[in-house]
Amino acid sequence: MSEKRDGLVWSSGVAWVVSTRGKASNLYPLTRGFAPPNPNPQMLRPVRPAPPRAFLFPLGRYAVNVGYWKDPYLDYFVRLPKERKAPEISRGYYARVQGVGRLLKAFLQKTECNCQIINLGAGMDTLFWKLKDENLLPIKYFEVDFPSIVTRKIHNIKSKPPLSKPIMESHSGESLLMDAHSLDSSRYAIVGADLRELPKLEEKLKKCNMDPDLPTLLLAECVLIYMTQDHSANLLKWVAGMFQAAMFINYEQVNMSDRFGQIMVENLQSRKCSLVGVDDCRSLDSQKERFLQNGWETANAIDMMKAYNCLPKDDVRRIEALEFLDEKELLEQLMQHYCLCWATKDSSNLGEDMLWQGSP
Ligand SMILES: C[S@@+](CC[C@H](N)C(=O)[O-])C[C@H]1O[C@@H](n2cnc3c(N)ncnc32)[C@H](O)[C@@H]1O
Repeated sequence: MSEKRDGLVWSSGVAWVVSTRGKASNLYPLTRGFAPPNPNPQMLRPVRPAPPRAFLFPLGRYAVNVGYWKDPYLDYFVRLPKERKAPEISRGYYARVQGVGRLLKAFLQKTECNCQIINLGAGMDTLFWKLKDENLLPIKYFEVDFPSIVTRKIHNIKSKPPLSKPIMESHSGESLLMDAHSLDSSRYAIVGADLRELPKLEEKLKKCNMDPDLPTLLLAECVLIYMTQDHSANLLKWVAGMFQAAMFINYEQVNMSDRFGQIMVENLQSRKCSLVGVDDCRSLDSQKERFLQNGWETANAIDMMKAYNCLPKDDVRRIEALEFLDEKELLEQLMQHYCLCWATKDSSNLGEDMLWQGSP
């Protein structure tokens, strides 16, 4: 890790932004493992996102180990990174997990869990298992990702009883359906599909009993930026047209046209890895606008600094005591480049209650 100027380096399969405003050790994860070290141009083509291994990296595994939040399942999907992560990074993950969790729980409460959740580009996400433990499972929980990722996830599920048992326990009726690229049980389904190929995606989800009449929560965390504006617009339009009542939570980069954001983008481009959806990540307004232009009735967006400042003070005090952070400014800079955006359809039933509670 020799670069000390503003720039980007590869380490542990993650692109990191180096800022001269802090110490050389203050590195920001640009994405959650979009590309491997020594990137192979074949893997970094803008149209096809990176191969499975590249996406499996951090997922906040280090932060969980230090105690920022609990996730007993992450261990079964992601190995603990060998090197220490900067506290800014762990606090960023914490803000994201808490922020998304807060919106998600508001939706589950509002619908009394009579709903479905579709996690788009879910990767190795463990939300299904955590909701089961909290007795908050929706009627059905779906995950979608590329077939290669799904195959890997299914392998983990099959080979690790703490992952397979909750699926079996929540399953009723006929035998559970499973092949290399999909698994379909009563409460959990994982589908190998490309989010840019909507007719096939729809067919596969319907085969797993996706119900257009149920209130539906769509979740996309660090996913849309890897799709062109047209592809993500089509996806948002498809969702808005498919479900009577829906909420979409999107977590990803924002403020990508300021200096810091541009450095992130330029450095990736110089390595032939373009974030093809970055134009929608220009600002909070551009994040909201794409929902409003594609069939959604309400859209809200906040940067992660705002989200962090709205989290319960006692828990924030707890996590801030876990690791010493000497430069708050660096944390703010990082948090201002990620956002939470949520949009609703059928706002008479869902919308206004989903406002960010506790906004200053
Ligand atoms: C950076 S990872 C985020 C994973 C997960 N959402 C999380 O936050 O841990 C992006 C994920 O989106 C998936 N993805 C990107 N484009 C996709 C597409 N067109 N179709 C299906 N999955 C896609 C990738 O395979 C990857 O698992």
